Amino acid sequence: MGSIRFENAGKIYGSGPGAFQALQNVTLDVREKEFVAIVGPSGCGKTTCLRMVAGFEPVTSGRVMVNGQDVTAPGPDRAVVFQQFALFPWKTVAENIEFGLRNKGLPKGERQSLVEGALQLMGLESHASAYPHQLSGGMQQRVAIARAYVLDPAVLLMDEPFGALDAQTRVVMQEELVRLARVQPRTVLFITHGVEEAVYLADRVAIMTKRPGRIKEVVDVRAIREAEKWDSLERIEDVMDTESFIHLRTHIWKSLREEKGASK
Ligand SMILES: Nc1ncnc2c1ncn2[C@@H]1O[C@H](COP(=O)(O)OP(=O)(O)OP(=O)(O)O)[C@@H](O)[C@H]1O
Repeated sequence: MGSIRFENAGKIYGSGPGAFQALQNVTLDVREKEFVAIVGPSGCGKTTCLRMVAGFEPVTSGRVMVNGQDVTAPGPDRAVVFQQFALFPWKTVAENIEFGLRNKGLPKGERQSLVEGALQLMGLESHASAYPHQLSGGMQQRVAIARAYVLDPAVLLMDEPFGALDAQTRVVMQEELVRLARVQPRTVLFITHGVEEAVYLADRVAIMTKRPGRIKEVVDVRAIREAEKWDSLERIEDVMDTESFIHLRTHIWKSLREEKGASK
């Protein structure tokens, strides 16, 4: 199980004369095992959307639901991967991945085999005993993703997870995440500034308006990805070279540019 529903969700920060409307009537459905990316102008409320699903921020109008239940607080059914890697510096890679499983109360044997599986899945086997400071940024983010995946949450919330990586590492991580998403599909809500990243990774891309944010348009990438057989292309640059990719990317760029123009 893993669905997310925004139903006319609104968010006002603060109250009285200083009140600030960040979101207005956000409506969006993320279906079970679907990967949805949200793009939008800076400050339109993307992170606020994710934080509401995570249970870090309450909605001030409308509803946000996970598996049909209103979100009222953070919970083990939702795992969050942030831009900053947020690993425990005093724990090894394996211990970092194991941490959430301990909280879940799983017995040691089961924890170990899950951690081994996660290390293998993310190509981290030879770094199991390393500490975060001994790893590159890309490796650290791999650990953060492995840690979230191993918990098998109903939904995975990712806020610019590759935003702090250099361009080359970012590409490698995008390819890895696509591979992972195909091998072990999960319900993912992914926030990004990168239009190309969104088109490459997501089944659907939700475009937001400028502040106060609403969903302006939802673009179905999956139908085109499947029709055009992007998954048969190994490298991101080959996918990005296809006419169908360029067409979608340009469409989303134009839509975002309209929003930027509207704020002048
Ligand atoms: N805790 C808060 N209190 C008051 N205002 C806030 C708070 N958090 C966010 N905001 C404001 O709400 C708006 C939306 O913020 P949010 O971070 O959700 O946007 P975003 O689309 O993710 O931004 P960016 O693209 O720049 O990362 C911004 O104008 C921000 O300043």
